[in-house]
Amino acid sequence: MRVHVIGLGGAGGRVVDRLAADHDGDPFLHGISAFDTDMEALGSLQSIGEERRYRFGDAAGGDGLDGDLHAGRELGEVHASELGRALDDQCPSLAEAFVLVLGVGGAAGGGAAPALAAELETLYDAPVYAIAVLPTPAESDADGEAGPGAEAGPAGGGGSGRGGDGGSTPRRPLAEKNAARTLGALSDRTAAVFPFDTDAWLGGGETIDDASDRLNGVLADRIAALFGAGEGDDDAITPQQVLDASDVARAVGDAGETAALGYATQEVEPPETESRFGLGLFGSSEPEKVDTSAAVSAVETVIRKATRGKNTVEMPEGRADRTLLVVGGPPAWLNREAIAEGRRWLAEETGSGAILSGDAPVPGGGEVFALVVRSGIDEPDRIREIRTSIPDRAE
Ligand SMILES: Nc1nc2c(ncn2[C@@H]2O[C@H](COP(=O)(O)OP(=O)(O)OP(=O)(O)O)[C@@H](O)[C@H]2O)c(=O)[nH]1
Repeated sequence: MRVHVIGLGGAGGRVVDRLAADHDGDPFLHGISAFDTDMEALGSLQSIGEERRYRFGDAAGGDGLDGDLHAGRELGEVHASELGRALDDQCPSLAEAFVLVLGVGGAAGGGAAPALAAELETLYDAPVYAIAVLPTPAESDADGEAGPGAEAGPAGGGGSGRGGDGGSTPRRPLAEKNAARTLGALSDRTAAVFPFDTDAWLGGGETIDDASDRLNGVLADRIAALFGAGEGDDDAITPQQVLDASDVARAVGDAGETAALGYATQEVEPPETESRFGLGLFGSSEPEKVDTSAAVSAVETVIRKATRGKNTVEMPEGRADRTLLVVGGPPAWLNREAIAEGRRWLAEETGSGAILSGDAPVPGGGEVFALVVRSGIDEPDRIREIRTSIPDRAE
């Protein structure tokens, strides 16, 4: 499907910058933009062209908002239609969905995203999804696991929003509360929210600053796997089960539910000559170029790892109302029986009444991958922890 991806604030800008570095020119990436109040943060992006970066909110004087979500919300309301217009030169009406990416512990991204989501929903008939990067508990920890490089300001300093010397985690005392408020607002105003549990992805002792390249790479890979699934480069290879925007919309839902993304890859030998019929997909009589048991094993392994391995957010029991499975890779490796079997296994594993699936042939690719999207999941522990950080959301 064709999406317009918008990075808001420091974290959002850096994640979409990584997406541009890895996927610019891919057909699914119909549009890409980075919006921030912070000139320096926008200026440090490397892969998004100048014309796709937009600084808003003159009232912030070109700086970050130091975690002041109240100010962020005000700027978001005032500038929502201006931000909507800043997409116009990339033909937003042709996008089949909008994807907002932001760090919900901050103020610039968290303030603007709900208002922009509402604006886009009014202007276009396409769903708006949010990728919500969660803060780590250490960022707002009063005891300050932040370390010596942390800044004392309310949000760990504007700028890039990250630590200074020493690569320490910045102190953002309001990060949890900001996250609770912004997650609530996004759930009200978007079709679905995909939280990314930063803390769960950090190694022991690692800070966001140390790990941001890797974290942003993980996010970019998953965004590309989900939205790129139905948009191959080579139209000579047609997937057996084409995945389109309405399949994703059906699987993910439209009521602001929480959704999780699991993803796994396995390197495989590309078949010597790529057959356009693929081994399992069409039951071709072409000579087999891939050992069937190796193909079955690769498909089974990636589906299990994408399901039971580390997801963007851990969910209790792994159950979901709806599940979407995408299996991709060189066509000869996409064994049809193994995919059908994986789908049955996944239905039992998640208890989902509805499992949608699609395949994503990648001619000449060097890996098989599986993406598992679960929506309508039980509330993840980390989300409950964040929600209960403000009394009015504690139930
Ligand atoms: N994955 C990832 N998370 C980040 C990165 N930088 C910051 N974060 C997280 O995102 C949160 C918000 O930071 P920013 O996006 O810089 O904040 P902002 O929206 O620009 O808002 P202000 O700095 O308050 O103006 C932080 O609390 C971190 O949890 C990054 O490069 N990658």
